[in-house]
Formats: sequence, C-alpha cells, structure tokens
Amino acid sequence: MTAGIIDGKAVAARVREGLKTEVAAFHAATGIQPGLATVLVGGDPASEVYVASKRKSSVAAGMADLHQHLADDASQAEVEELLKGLAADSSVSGILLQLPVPKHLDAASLVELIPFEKDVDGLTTMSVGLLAQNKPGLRPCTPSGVIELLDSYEVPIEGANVVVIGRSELVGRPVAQLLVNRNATVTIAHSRTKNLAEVCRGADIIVAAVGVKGLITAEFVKPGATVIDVGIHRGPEGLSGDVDFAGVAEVAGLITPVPGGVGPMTIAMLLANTLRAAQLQHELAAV
Ligand SMILES: Nc1nc2c(c(=O)[nH]1)N[C@@H](CN(C=O)c1ccc(C(=O)N[C@@H](CCC(=O)O)C(=O)O)cc1)CN2
Repeated sequence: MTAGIIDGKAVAARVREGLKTEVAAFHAATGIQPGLATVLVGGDPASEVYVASKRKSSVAAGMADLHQHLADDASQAEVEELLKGLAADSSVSGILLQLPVPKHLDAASLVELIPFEKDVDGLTTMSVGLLAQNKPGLRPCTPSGVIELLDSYEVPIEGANVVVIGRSELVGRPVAQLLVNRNATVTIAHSRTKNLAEVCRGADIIVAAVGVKGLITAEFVKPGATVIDVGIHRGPEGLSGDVDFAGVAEVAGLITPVPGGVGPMTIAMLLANTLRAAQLQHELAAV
C-alpha cells in the first residue's frame, strides 16, 4: 500500500473537542445552552444507531439532548405537528429529521417545516439556495465533513479537478457545490455517465458517493490522487465503502477508510452546525 490514510476518527475527535470549549464559552456568555432535537420515526436499526450516537455526542459537547421518537406508523400530520412545535420552541437550536423515514411519509415536505436557522442538516430549500449562492448558512453534515478532511490533510481544493460520483441531495450535489464554492473544477458523475473510469482518471480528488459497493477500483484512479469514500455497505465481513480500498490504496496518494473515514465527520459537523444555529438565532433575536 502506498496511500496515506485519512483518519476521520482523529479529525472528528479534534473537531468535537474544540466544539466543547466553544459551546461552554457561548453558554457562559449568553446563558444559552445549544439544544439538538433529533427526530426519529420508526425503528430502522441503522438509524437508531446513528441517532443514539448523535445524542451521546451532543451531550458530550455540552448541548441539551431534545430527542423525539415517533412510532413507525406515525401519520404525516403527527410528524408535521411535532416539527412545528420544535420550530416554535426557543430551547431548540437545531432540528434534524433522521433519514430515511418510513415509506408512507413525504420526507421532502416534512424537511421544509424546519426553519432555515434551525436546519442543522442543511437540507431545506432555503439552505440549499444559500449554499448555491455561496451565502452564509448551515451546510449538510457529510459534505462539510468531506471538506474538513481535505483541509485537515492540506489537500489543495482551489483549481483541483474533482470528480464527485453520485448526485444525491444529502451528499453528491451539496459536496459538489461546496467544492465549486472553493474554486475547484467539479464534474458530477452518475449512473448515466459514459466512460466513468476515464472521467475519474482525470481527477486530482475523487469523492465516491454512489452507493455501489467497491465500484471504484484502481483503474479509476490517477496515481497520487486523493480518494474520499462516502459509501457505507454492511456485509458479513463488516463495513465497506464504494471504493475497493486494498486495490485503490496501491495507487492513490491519500484515501479514507470505511469505517473510520467520512462517517465520524458527519456527527462532528452536525454538532458544529448546532452551535452555529444557536449563535445565529441569538444574533437574529438581537436585531
Ligand atoms: N437526517 C440525516 N439522515 C441521514 C444522514 C444525515 O446526515 N442526516 N446521513 C446518513 C447516516 N448518518 C447520519 O445520520 C451517519 C452515517 C455514518 C456514520 C458513521 O459514523 N459511520 C461510521 C461507522 C458506524 C457504524 O458502525 O455503522 C464510519 O463510517 O466510520 C454516522 C452518521 C443517512 N441518514
């Protein structure tokens, strides 16, 4: 293996430590304890694990845990009622609707009930617009985590050729926009892209967020390129990503592992967004 490993666990731990100090300082200066309302509908096992981790990490950072759990058969109206209540509650700094929600619910319209200043997932139309216009706002957590990893390992973004594989609203589109806002030259590849391996071989940075286990193999990668794997696949042999780690690590300059790469950054950036949301609401209240 020639590639250096990007240690997401270590970067996330550093971010979380810094936030703990910032939260304490904000609390002491304003009397406001940032509060995170995670909303889980149903009992999807992976979602339960992620939400438990978000709650534990928020408390460790000095925030209030304002978790809400609704049954699997909660109606659209019940979830709407809950979200409207949280939107109006001044003790709630950030609201997060854990995805996916059960199939009978319309996730997109539920997300729109979150006011932009509490949208710690950065998924509302308002937050997406602010990102597109490169205006201050709350950015989606996994994409911000990708940028934080690149910055932590001093990977140049400005002027870099980046291929993002995947165009989801949660990861592909926002990460591409964040990279464009940092003056990268970005190609968004997807299931209809022709000659994907050839397109990827032109990249200084590859962000794989396509949801196909092991799709990115060594022949997709220019020697020395940075490879960021956002995929998570559970199999009998444990977790793996969209990247064939062993093969690609022979060619890449830097690579994220799965687990221990991008995943831990998602929760660290959520905490950063929750503090930022509390600060934003404090500033808006003073106007
Ligand atoms: N409302 C949201 N829903 C979902 C999001 C999101 O950002 N907002 N992202 C994913 C799931 N997710 C957080 O919710 C998440 C995924 C992975 C990890 C993580 O730490 N992964 C670890 C492995 C953990 C494990 O053993 O499973 C790693 O990669 O090292 C954290 C959060 C979908 N839903």
